[in-house]
Amino acid sequence: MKYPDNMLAVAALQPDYMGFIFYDRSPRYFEGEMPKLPGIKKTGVFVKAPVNDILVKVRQHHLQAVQLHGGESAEFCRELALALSGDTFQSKVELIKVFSMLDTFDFEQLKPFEDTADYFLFDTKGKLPGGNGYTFDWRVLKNYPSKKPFFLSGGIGPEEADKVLAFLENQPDNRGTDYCYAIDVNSRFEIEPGLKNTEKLKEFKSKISCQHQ
Ligand SMILES: O=C(O)c1ccccc1N[C@@H]1O[C@H](COP(=O)(O)O)[C@@H](O)[C@H]1O
Repeated sequence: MKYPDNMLAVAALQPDYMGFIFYDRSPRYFEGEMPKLPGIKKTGVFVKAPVNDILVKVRQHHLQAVQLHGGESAEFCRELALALSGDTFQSKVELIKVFSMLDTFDFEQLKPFEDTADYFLFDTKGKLPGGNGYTFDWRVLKNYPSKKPFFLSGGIGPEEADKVLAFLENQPDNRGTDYCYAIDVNSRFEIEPGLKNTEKLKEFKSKISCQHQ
């Protein structure tokens, strides 16, 4: 999100999380003030930012989640998790670790992050660190070996509603949706970078929430 009025309009749809890109090469780069967004976890999205820069943004905007979108190492995550667990923050700050997916993925890569990440997020590998706007083959996640809940991301647009529902209904081993914890949408719901189409979001959310309980 980039524009306060648009944030408030989207907040009325009661998403669980709202993302703010703190990566200055993105057209969605966020620099302003955030309005109060009660009940929504404000999430800072970072690409290879130093720990201290992340801490400054967390304090400044009272972020409740940090999304690491730049291939950050396990050692970096450990250092950041330690810093975020200090008692100087208003509430717990969740750590979401992003992995870029193609049609195959070596799930061994998740292991070093099991102890520090609260959630994994699977995005599509592309030219940009994120916001590429196209999906990966979600069948790769049939082999998901972890018990950690994950965000499904990468190019999910209004046309993907049925596919998302099918994905949620067909988790392997009848595990239900315990592991797919959230659906993350971005560029495919935009009028321009950072400006979300609330009507399309509303329709998508109601389609997914009604049909999937
Ligand atoms: O959107 C961006 O500009 C961006 C820049 C740098 C890192 C992440 C970014 N976006 C995140 O990418 C995923 C997927 O987005 P999309 O649906 O493919 O557009 C999402 O988490 C965005 O927050």
